[in-house]
Amino acid sequence: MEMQKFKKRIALHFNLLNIIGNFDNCISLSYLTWHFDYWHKQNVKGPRPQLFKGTFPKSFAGQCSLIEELHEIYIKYKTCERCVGVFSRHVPKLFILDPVLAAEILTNNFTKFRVNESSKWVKKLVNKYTSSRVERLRVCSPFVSSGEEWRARRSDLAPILSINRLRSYYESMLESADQLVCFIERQNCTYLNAKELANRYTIHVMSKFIWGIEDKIFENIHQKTPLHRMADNMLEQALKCVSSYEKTFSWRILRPIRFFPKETDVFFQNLIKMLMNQREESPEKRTNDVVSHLIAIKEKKSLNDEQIAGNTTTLLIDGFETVAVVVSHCLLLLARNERVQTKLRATLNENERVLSYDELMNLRYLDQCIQETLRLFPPLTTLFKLCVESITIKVNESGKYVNLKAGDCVYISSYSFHHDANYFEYPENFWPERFNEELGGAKKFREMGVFLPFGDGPRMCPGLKLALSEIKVAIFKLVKNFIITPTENTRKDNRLEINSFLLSVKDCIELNFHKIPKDTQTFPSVKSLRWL
Ligand code: HEM
Repeated sequence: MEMQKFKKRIALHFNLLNIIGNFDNCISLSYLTWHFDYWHKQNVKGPRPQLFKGTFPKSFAGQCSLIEELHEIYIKYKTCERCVGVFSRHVPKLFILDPVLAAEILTNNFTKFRVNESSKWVKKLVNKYTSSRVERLRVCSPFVSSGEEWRARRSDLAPILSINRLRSYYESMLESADQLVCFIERQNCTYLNAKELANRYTIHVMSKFIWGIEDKIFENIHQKTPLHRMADNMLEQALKCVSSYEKTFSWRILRPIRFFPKETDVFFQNLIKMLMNQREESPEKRTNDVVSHLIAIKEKKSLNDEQIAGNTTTLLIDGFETVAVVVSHCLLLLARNERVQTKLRATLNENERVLSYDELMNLRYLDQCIQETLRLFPPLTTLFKLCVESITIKVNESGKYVNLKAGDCVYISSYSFHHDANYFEYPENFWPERFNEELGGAKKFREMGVFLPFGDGPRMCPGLKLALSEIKVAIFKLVKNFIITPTENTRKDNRLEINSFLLSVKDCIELNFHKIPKDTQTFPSVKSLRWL
């Protein structure tokens, strides 16, 4: 009897699942039929969408990354169209191909595109569903906020990321890079994973910068500190959340995924509570870190503890992986390119004395190498902007227009502009000299709207100077101390990782670091290397 009851229950359960499944498919199918002629009806060209796969069948099937497929569309249409209609599964998006139009969206028409698409899905996780799913810390990031909230969060960050503050942290960054150098020397390995090394360095820098904590990240290569683990967990979860957003409509409603795991929210809130108590009890422990600054402005800006913790996680999540990705790609490109590495080392050794912050920031060839890395591998490849007020956009030169309505989403792919041979000769080559001051430098490409590693307009990355400072300090120290070469496993091409939150070359970046002994450092002078 009991068994029969059990079987009935199971059957009912499966029927329900089937109904939900069919319901899900019906909703998805109706969605497809509603939307597939969305752009066509408005005179906008674009690739034909496929059921469930939208206009990205190859990345749907795991054959390549979304950005590679988006770039194929860019190359196919860019000569005739200023924008094309694409479909992320069933959702229509307008893909901008003309840099002038992209610049208008990011700057002149910013008020009409002032919201990032990501704010839409973070809101979904905050509102209606069960209170246990409510995310508290992620909503404090300007990246996902809008309106007055966005303005307030950005203005909290501005003094934290000011140039004077960065100057005062220069010594501390140099010290982190020195520890990285010692860490590499201590490893008796023939090769090391550059990405893993860069992650340790950026977490070390950021933990001092944000919380005033000297993290023991360089003690053991086989172990992660709690901060390191939390940062990794946040990124892993963020990737899951982003991919879940692309899933079917009802799946998203039934199983919304948090952007940050709950345990990391709890960890960082407890950390802030502990530091605040410590500093209240012994004011002499107040240092120049971000937490001290936030405590100082707490009353004036009416910040609650959650917003303070939120600001600190924003800095960590936006600041550590992005910078680590650039440092590791720069090392990869230098390892593959002996000419550039030798020339860079020679320019770094022109000065015997210790360089000041401003001198290091103004080293031209170092800057060119980093700009060229950001061009080839911009960590955030695509900007996703939501249209919030209707606007008419010229589609092509034959006089066709499209009316965008509030809620329409546009894609701007900095990756595609960066890899377009019309703007960057031999775009797949690593050639830092293209950013020579005499040729107009990075400014020329930024003004053309084709160089956007940090975005553009009022939402442009506020961490730009911090990022460049961290990257320059790390590359400076590593290139001065090591000759960096590829191993037999190092990728020779720039094939991209499919499932990565930020743009990354496929597989790990395995490199050899050969220590340059201090007493035998006989570098050729830059003048003798003019042929380079
Ligand atoms: C090489 C490293 C970095 C790159 C390539 C980068 C790139 C970007 C890009 C492309 C955006 C979007 C801009 C837009 O929507 O127009 C952005 C936004 C942002 N970045 Fe960065 N970033 C980097 C490092 C940092 C660092 C170190 C921080 C802070 C510690 C930071 C904090 C932010 C914040 C808070 C936003 C949101 C700004 C807003 O929506 O108003 N980033 N970043």
